Amino acid sequence: MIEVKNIRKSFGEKEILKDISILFKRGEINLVIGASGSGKSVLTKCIVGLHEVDSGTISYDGREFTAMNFNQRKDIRSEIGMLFQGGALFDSLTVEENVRFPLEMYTKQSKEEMLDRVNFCLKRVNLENVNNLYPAEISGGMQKRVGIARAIALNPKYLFCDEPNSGLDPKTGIVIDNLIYDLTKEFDITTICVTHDMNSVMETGENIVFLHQGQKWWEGDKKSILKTDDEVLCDFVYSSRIMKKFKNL
Ligand SMILES: Nc1ncnc2c1ncn2[C@@H]1O[C@H](COP(=O)(O)OP(=O)(O)OP(=O)(O)O)[C@@H](O)[C@H]1O
Repeated sequence: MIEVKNIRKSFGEKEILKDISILFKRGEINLVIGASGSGKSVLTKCIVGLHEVDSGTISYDGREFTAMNFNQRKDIRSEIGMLFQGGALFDSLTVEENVRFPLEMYTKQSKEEMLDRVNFCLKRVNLENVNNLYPAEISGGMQKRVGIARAIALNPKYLFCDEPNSGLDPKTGIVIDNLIYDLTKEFDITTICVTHDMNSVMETGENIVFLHQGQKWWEGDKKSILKTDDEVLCDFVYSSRIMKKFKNL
């Protein structure tokens, strides 16, 4: 689990994160939702240490990350898998080389061990016989799967996903959501997903945190989000006309 306690973050005079406390549970998908500019990216960047917080603490299974120096943080970083928006694969590397990349960075495994692990991860995301293809030669959905295979290559305890469905059709998006869900359960990962996508919320929303103007405005699960009377949250959830009609049925 990852525990964020009373964190604050400002850029200049502007306070972006306003006293946020959240418990991200292990073995569950924890969704962070909110309108553009609400502070989702700044929050996740603080959690992984790309931004320093001004105050408050962040702990990974009881290990206080905010109190650690750069070297101490390396151990925790090696336990984190990241799935970036758009996949962020290296275009000049093959699928196999992309998935092998973190193994080369962080382990001393032999070539054979790395190949075994790469093949295991690719198989786990239902990709076979694509090792030697380049990202440009596979579909967007397949690229996401390669991104997921790379994110789980080091057997992470923590998985961060930034808009995992962006650029995918709704059906492929749900396949990706379900894959992340299954991996979270199978390997008991603390998964944090930043998303705008209400399909994802309804598919995998076990723990949902809604940020509004830098504050934790609401938290709950997918059942309670549909029943909420909170005006700000309703405005986000039922932002499209069709969703508004659905709410009024
Ligand atoms: N490095 C930075 N320096 C100054 N201001 C920043 C910086 N990064 C983010 N901000 C500001 O922080 C606020 C929150 O931005 P953030 O990127 O966290 O929003 P978000 O909720 O992730 O939005 P989106 O859904 O559009 O990605 C915005 O007003 C943004 O301009």
